[in-house]
Amino acid sequence: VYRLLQVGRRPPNYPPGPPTLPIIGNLHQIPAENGHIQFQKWAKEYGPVYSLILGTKVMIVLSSDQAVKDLLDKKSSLYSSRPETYIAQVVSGRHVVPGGYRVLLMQYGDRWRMAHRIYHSILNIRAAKSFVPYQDLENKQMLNGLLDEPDSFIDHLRRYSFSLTTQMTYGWRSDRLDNPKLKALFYNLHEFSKTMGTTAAALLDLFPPLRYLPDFMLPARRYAKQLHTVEKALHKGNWMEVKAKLKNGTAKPSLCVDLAKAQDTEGFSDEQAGYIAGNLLEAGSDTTAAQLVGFVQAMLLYPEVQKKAQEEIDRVCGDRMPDMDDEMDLQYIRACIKECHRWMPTAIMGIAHSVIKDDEYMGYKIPKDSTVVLNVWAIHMDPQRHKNPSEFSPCRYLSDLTNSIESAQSKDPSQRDHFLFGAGRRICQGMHIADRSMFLAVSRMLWAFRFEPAPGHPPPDPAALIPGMLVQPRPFPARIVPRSEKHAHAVRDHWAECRALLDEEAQWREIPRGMPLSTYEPPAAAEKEKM
Ligand code: HEM
Repeated sequence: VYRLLQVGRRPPNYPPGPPTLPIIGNLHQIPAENGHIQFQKWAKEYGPVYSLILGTKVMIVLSSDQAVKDLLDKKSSLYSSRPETYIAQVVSGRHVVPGGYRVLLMQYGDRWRMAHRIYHSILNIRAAKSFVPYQDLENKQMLNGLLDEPDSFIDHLRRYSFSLTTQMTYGWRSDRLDNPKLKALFYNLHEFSKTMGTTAAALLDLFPPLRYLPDFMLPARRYAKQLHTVEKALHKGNWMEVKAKLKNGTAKPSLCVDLAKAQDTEGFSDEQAGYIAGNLLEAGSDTTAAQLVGFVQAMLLYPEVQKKAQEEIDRVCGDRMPDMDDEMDLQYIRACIKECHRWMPTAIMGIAHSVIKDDEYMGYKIPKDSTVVLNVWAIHMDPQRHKNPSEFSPCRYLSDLTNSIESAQSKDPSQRDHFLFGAGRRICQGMHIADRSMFLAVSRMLWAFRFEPAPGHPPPDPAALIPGMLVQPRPFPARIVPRSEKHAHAVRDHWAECRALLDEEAQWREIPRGMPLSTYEPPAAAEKEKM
């Protein structure tokens, strides 16, 4: 009974936090939606490092740039695991693979390192640069879509990032958003996120004895198992299809080329290979699209920013559509992108890390296996870091010439632009790709179109978000019109030129020159032995 009564209590040497109740600790204070607002309030009250006691588990929340640097970056060998999530990892394949198949939620260890190395082969800076022709073509289809169906702008932004990622992952374009394979995959993913977010899932994480209950008493677990079966089949199916094409020599360059090499040398199942590929698709597509929806919202709410941005583009590019070579001459556009990432971050509370050993910080104990949250929103909205933080003001970044990775590596954390991409060893590997996709989209959309609030509708509310681990603005109407007939013609002409490069199935007739066929290096023999 004594031990049970200790559950939910905060030991005195832990970081401070809101008062707890026996057994549940702070569980009753975690809001079901818009958690970032409450987490920001607690940061103001309890400081840069605070703790929440959630039943049997501890959550440490880092709400200052310095704390993120000191722990997630400098002690990354301790802080790069992920918390155990029963529904996402244990139910989804832990009986086969420790920690489950999902790379994004995988615990730190050899299997994660292997996936990380395979991703690196396609996401490193050299490989990333060679994907610009893919980004260019998808971008031009997106601009043409905005011309034809401006009301469906969110769909066009999503297709843009999906199609880029399906090419990088599997080698095929996705020229339509209603591609049934993609629809099934994303339906399943959203259902899974929902199931992960249920109270039943939280209780199973926090009170492990409940896991002994039979399935009929745990409908959330039963449903998660069904979803996992469907998902595994989808991921494996997509992988097997490319694997067969690799064998008969018809596959296009993609992550799967390296994945097949890695499978030969490192020996893992087709299920795991399917997840490594499928997880890249999930990591790379919705995220970029969410940031672009945030950008459109900012343009409706801050017309003076839009005007300034267009003046810069007109000055530098005139009648010609911007391209990647213009990047360093369009500093205001670069600043707009950084400001979008700060002002409307889709990973609004990061993706939780976990610490693998007891540690100490600022005189407090950080216990082993704590969930460690990067409180992105509180840091982005800290008036000490950013004056008038709720205002969208690209001027804050006018003298910041870094790209995302350079900024993330700043020695002085107060100089880091934002924390959208996370920190430490789990930091986003797709930053080089995301930077380019964002630059092409933002500069060209502003070059070609005017963005205005839809007549008869109130301006969108930036606080209205679609909830989840990754948030984005709730859909809002917008009026998107070409800036002139000349701009509209140019958009059509560019897309017509691109279409000539595609076959009747809207796939590339010939792969653009310089695509990375394979850069994967098998691990050194000693390292392999450990695996
Ligand atoms: C603006 C767009 C993007 C955002 C906001 C974003 C955000 C994130 C975040 C927050 C993380 C986890 C960081 C952490 O744990 O501290 C992450 C990891 C990752 N992202 Fe991105 N990402 C974006 C684009 C991309 C793209 C385009 C790709 C690839 C095509 C990609 C691939 C990955 C991968 C492979 C990981 C590592 C997963 C792991 O080690 O657990 N991301 N991203």
